[in-house]
Amino acid sequence: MADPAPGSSLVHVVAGILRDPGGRVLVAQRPEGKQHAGCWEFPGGKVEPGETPEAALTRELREELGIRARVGRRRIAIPHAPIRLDVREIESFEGHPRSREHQRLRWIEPERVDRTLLPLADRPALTSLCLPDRYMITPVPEDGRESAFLSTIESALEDGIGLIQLRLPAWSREHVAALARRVRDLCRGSGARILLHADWRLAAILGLDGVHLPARVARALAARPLGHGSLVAVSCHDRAELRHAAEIGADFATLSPIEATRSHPQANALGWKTASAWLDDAGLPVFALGGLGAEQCIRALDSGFQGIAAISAFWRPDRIF
Ligand SMILES: Nc1nc2c([nH]c(=O)n2[C@H]2C[C@H](O)[C@@H](COP(=O)(O)OP(=O)(O)OP(=O)(O)O)O2)c(=O)[nH]1
Ligand SMILES: [Mg+2]
Repeated sequence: MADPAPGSSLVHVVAGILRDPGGRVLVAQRPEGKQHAGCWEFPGGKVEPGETPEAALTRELREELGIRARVGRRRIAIPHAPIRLDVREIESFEGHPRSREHQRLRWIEPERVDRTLLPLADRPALTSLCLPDRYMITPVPEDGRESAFLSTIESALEDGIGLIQLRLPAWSREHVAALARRVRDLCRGSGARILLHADWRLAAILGLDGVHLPARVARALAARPLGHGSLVAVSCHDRAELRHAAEIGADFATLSPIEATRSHPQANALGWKTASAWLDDAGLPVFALGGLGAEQCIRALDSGFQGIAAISAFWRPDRIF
């Protein structure tokens, strides 16, 4: 049986991400007398009956900021009763945003926003703004090939990869720790973030940026195992796993396999349509994973994903300069 339309009983609220040329985003402080007064939010408001979300957001941005905005793709949708927050990229706008409803406005780098000043519904949207659209997962190096492995990591960092999962599932803890330290030092040098597969305790001991939990590990947890100073990601394969990832407060998820993949030939591909429908009520940023090439990133973004996660699309050991 088909799932009911996600969020159908929730009030549909649209909010816009406006950016300045320096990559800062616009946040507004909700004025006295309104719900969540004092909280910082992304400008927007409720969709009126009969209005499309795009028309509603264009109207709200005209009323609240006096600008003419072109509404772009959805970045993330977050069901958070009684609302469903539908966060859209603003492709461009005319006019200079100014406060028309007594709200304070501020342009700020997403990384500098204090998440505790945002309403709960906005926090996954902030996380999404702080994550890149490419997530590289490492293959397991063959014995004695660690230096070639580290050079490939360096090439990926030069290519602008900013988020990496070190995945060494069958290795001993000591062996993982030794390689993880070296990968960590490379990542630190270029400002990229490194997550360790499964072992969050070791990730914390080594000062890595967080952990990526396999589905079976996440299933056994009732809350995220690391604080908000670290990233917690979860591998998901269906709607129930996505829901659980959001419930334990994970920062983001991967959803796989989107397409048929050689590495997991036994798994049935979800397909873009099904996967993208699940994002309507996922409530956290989700990377598309499984059988994807780097050129499918645009399709992933247009389908509501954070971007794509992959091994082979980003791992280029034989790169010739
Ligand atoms: N605009 C906006 N509203 C948000 C965000 N996060 C969040 O929880 N909300 C909540 C606050 C409100 O309960 C609801 C949207 O209300 P709103 O006051 O902006 O609606 P509106 O512009 O249509 O104004 P109003 O006429 O109802 O006062 O969604 C956000 O980032 N932007
Ligand atoms: Mg509003």
